Amino acid sequence: MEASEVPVATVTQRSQKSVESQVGRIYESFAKLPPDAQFRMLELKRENHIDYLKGGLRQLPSSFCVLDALRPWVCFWNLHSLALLGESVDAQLQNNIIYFLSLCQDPNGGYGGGPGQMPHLATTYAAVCSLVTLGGHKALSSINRSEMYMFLQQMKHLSGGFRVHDGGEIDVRACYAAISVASILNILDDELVQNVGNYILSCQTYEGGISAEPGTEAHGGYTFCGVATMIMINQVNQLDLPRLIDWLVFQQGKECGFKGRTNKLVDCCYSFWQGGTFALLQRACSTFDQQLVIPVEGKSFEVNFNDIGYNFVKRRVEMGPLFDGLALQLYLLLCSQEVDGGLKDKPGKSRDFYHTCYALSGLSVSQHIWSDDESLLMPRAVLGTYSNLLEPIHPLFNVVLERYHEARGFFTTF
Ligand SMILES: CC(C)=CCC/C(C)=C/CC/C(C)=C/COP(=O)(O)OP(=O)(O)O
Ligand SMILES: [Zn+2]
Repeated sequence: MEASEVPVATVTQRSQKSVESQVGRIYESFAKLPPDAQFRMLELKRENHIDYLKGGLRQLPSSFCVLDALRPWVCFWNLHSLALLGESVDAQLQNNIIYFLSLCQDPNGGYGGGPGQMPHLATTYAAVCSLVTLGGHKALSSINRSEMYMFLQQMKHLSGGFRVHDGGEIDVRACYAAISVASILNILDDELVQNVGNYILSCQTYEGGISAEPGTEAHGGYTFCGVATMIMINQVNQLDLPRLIDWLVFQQGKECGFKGRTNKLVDCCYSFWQGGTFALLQRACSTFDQQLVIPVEGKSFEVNFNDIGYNFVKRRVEMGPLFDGLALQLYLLLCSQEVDGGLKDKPGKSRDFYHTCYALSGLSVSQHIWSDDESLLMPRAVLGTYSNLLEPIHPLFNVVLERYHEARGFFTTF
């Protein structure tokens, strides 16, 4: 081989090596510590996270002006993280948030990224989930459901998908936001559901994961959105689930955390986008009694859907459970956690509210066993001290389970 033909590592390969060695060093030094020091390192620094999150709901420095179109998201990331930690906010702050979100609500339905901004489906999802997380009559009754329905109808596109905003792009995230909001608010009907399943199916790629829109690359965020939407409209078994699960299991790498797509880097937010998809599938599979015919090496055999969570994937990839929940917790606690509060994408990055929210959501998912029968929902395995255990979520909406039930009760009564 000529010198000029020697393969050169790509930028991504070099970044991957660097992340692997940083994470590897963290695990190696942890392994050398005595057991009591290891135990301390694995502690979730609850109080520091709570201080960090509450601070973000009160006053943000001027550098946060870049989040000006995402302000309901800041409410959701922080309120949901606090709820996962079993912490609530005082009455004055609750009132301020309800008032602020009412300013973001468009008179014709939906929520914009800030007062007076055009309504957008993503900020609508964030605002509704913030109000569900706050709970109580004042928060829940502040949502204008009849105008919301009109807004969702206006965002519906002939393809079956939804636009994120008037004149905006059509994608799987918009479908999820529309269907999940309609489902929580109890305004989901056949008109909103029409053809959305076909739109999502058109986004499942050759790899098995789901992409943002037809013809693009499978990605964890969109896979979560696509699977959750298909479950909410009772069409999840139309997806190629064996291929989807294959793709999903290979997104957890030697760094112990998940990546969002093939050949990209580990990032703690995928603990929820990918980990939450496993929870969705396990939960959905526990409700199916039909048989699924799966071709393996040219032969077909019947597998009970209930087996998908454990036996089917174990047979195919010999990994045991669908993903390694303890390894994921190790990544989150040792590589993502800032001891002063907040969680970050990966070592070398800074903490932020988005990553704190999705790292904690993923931590909760990996600590629990998923079943449609909520009496069977229980802690599965908690790494470190038992005080690390977080509240369980409803994996379809990513809101704390008990808050979801309160809202569901409210919107079926009023
Ligand atoms: C409800 C709602 C609106 C949900 C959105 C779900 C969603 C699409 C999440 C993914 C967001 C994300 C971190 C993209 C990063 O892509 P990247 O290309 O920067 O990162 P990568 O290299 O890790 O792929
Ligand atoms: Zn991320």
